[in-house]
Amino acid sequence: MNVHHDEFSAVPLLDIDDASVMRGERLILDRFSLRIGAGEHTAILGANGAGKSTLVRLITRELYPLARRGGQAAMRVFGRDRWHVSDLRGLLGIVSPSLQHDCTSDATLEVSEAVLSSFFAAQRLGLDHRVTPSMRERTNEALEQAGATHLLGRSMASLSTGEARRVLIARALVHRPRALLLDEPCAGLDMASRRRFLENLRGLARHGTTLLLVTHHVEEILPEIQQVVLLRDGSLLKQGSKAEVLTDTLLSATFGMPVCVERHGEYFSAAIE
Ligand SMILES: Nc1ncnc2c1ncn2[C@@H]1O[C@H](COP(=O)(O)OP(=O)(O)OP(=O)(O)O)[C@@H](O)[C@H]1O
Repeated sequence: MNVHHDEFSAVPLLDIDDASVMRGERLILDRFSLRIGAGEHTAILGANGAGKSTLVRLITRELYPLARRGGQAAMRVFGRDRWHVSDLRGLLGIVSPSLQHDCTSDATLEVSEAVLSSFFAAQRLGLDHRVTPSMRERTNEALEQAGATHLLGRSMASLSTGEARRVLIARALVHRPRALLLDEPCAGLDMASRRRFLENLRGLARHGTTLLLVTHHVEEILPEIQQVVLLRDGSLLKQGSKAEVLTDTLLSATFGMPVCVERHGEYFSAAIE
């Protein structure tokens, strides 16, 4: 199947309708609904154990919702309930801690190979993978977009957390996806690296890549992100604009402690009272 990106420009990025997801013996998402429209940069915020990773895995098709009575699809990504995972990756790039772990634990994996192998939905290049000049061009372009050109030639295992994260963003960007799903993208970054990284993401957002940012931290909600979703105990606590959602009351309910939210220019912060 060829995926033509224009076909997906107007359909909702995500439409989850009454989905329930089990992990092991436990029901983690219980009749969960969430709709994210086309082009809506969104932060998904929740405490440890709120169900963020479960939601990410539902979106990336590593987990499936329980079958519903009547058999109707409980979730659609870009308007479809069925996807070949490799086609979906072309529209929705993923950057996750597990991908970073896999790429950085391979001692001989070099930066350009980590990006190029994405064209073959592989983790490294194999003998049967034919790399074309246009793939190399796209790789260089994506590394530049992600601010990672200077890392070419290095092994993934030798990179700092922040450097490796940039290469993984490039790996997701080679497909020129409509959207990026970023699961805890700032984990392990110091505050200056975090700000530089976030500014880089802002550039991507301004150039038309929709960002779905999953995080514990209010500080990571970029100015371009206008919509926030709060998760608590596997349920959607609130979805709305930053003004509606980033309040002391709602964040206290999200984290189960009295939290005070402050605005700093275009960014926010939160602290326990
Ligand atoms: N394989 C599993 N079997 C049983 N329960 C699980 C499994 N994986 C996760 N859970 C439970 O599901 C709930 C949600 O976990 P999830 O990892 O989605 O939360 P999270 O919001 O991503 O948390 P964190 O911020 O700590 O990563 C937690 O209570 C967790 O213990």
